[in-house]
Amino acid sequence: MIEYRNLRVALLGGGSVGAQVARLLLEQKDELASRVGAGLELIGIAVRDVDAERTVDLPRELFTTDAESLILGADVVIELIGGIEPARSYILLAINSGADVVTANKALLAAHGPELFEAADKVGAQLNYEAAVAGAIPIVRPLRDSLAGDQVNRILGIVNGTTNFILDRMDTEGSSLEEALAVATELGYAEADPTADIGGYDAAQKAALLASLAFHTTVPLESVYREGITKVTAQQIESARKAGFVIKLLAICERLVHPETGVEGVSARVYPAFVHRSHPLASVHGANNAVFVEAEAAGSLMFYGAGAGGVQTASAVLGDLVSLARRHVVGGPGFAASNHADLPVFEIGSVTTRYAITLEVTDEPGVLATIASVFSDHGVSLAQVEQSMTPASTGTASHEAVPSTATLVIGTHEATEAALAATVASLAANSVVTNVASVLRVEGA
Ligand SMILES: NC(=O)C1=CN([C@@H]2O[C@H](COP(=O)(O)OP(=O)(O)OC[C@H]3O[C@@H](n4cnc5c(N)ncnc54)[C@H](O)[C@@H]3O)[C@@H](O)[C@H]2O)C=CC1
Ligand SMILES: N[C@@H](CC=O)C(=O)O
Ligand code: NA
Repeated sequence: MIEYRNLRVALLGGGSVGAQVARLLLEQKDELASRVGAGLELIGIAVRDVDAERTVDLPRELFTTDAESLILGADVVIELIGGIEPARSYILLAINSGADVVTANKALLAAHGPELFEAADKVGAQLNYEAAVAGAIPIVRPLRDSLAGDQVNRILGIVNGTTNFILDRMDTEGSSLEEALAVATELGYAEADPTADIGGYDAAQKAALLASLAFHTTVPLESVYREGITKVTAQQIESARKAGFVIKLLAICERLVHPETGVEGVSARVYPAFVHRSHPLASVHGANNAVFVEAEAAGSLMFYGAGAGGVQTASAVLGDLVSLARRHVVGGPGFAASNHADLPVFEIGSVTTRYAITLEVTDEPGVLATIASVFSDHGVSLAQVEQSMTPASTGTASHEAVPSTATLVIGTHEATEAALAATVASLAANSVVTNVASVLRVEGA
């Protein structure tokens, strides 16, 4: 087997996202090396202040204020500084010195994407940016790769975690915008200047990136219509609630035919809007995001998950890193199938889940206690019991009375399939049980 040399990874920024990327790179070193086919060696973390207090404990010797030297010694540069400069110059330096780049910087890409992509194309460098839109949710690469053969007609989504967190708190807890923003900032969701979030600028940057990717055209940031949430009042939220709606900051990108000229084009816009409580977007709480994509052949697709947060966003950054590192190592895409973990695959008997069991039982005193003891004998605990009567039948040709039966629907707590199977066998053999009508697993909670 060919041994590839370690790839030198330079990290620019050690804040909410950067610190988590560094931690995971160090903690998951061996696993990541197996996925890439070469080690990923974190050679340094460029920050503004090496002595700043950090939420993650990282080796102090990794920190430097000399970003340029770090970049020049790297095979891959991860930019997690944010903002336009010096991030733009650092990325250009990385590309022009032969490194591949991962960034989460939507502000930069929305303003200078064409320049950076062109610079990368020119030298054959890779520039990945999954974390720049909707945090941990895979949406950039699905649009860029998976949907590359389809025609996307519309994107509708919540793409800013901070404002969703704020609107949700205003709706569910009656918080003020300021109080909720302070919490979002504390949790690492907000941008360094949170005006970017509450003013809708961050969502507009993401809309520009999504529309450009989806429609294969350059959608300049200036052409994205933008309204933030600063004018959303508690009273508007209250009236929305009374009418059966919630207010969400939406990003909408769509193909349109101009109503006057008939010319085909696209639109990208961001504004707070009423969303009916029955719509799936109304159930997107906290800093989560959700993006609906409507494509010609695929139909409607939904992407949902954490839109902000250091560790969640770090997942998208590492995904980009592994993907480009693999290409860097072997000059091709990742593994079509990956089997280095070589894990045992367990039989269903070892699986733990919850169950709903419907029993028909004789309707006589003490039945419930008998049934409950069968469960407890097998270590399966009951969460819920519902009972309904089955009307007594008026019997046989000889007019004998047939005892009435009761139907019990029993919900269990978590139990292994093996314990459940043994319980069901005992129930079936018990004289008070006339029929085990059904056994279904309870999932999804
Ligand atoms: N926090 C989040 O939930 C998400 C953030 N992002 C993006 O990720 C990037 C990083 O965000 P955060 O980690 O939240 O930011 P942050 O403000 O927590 O961290 C920024 C880091 O960059 C360093 N830095 C700033 N200017 C520097 C300079 N001139 N030279 C060297 N280092 C410098 C700081 O020392 C700090 O370590 C931004 O582009 C942001 O938009 C993307 C998705 C989610
Ligand atoms: N501030 C952003 C971070 C992720 O992009 C947000 O709240 O969505
Ligand atoms: Na993403």
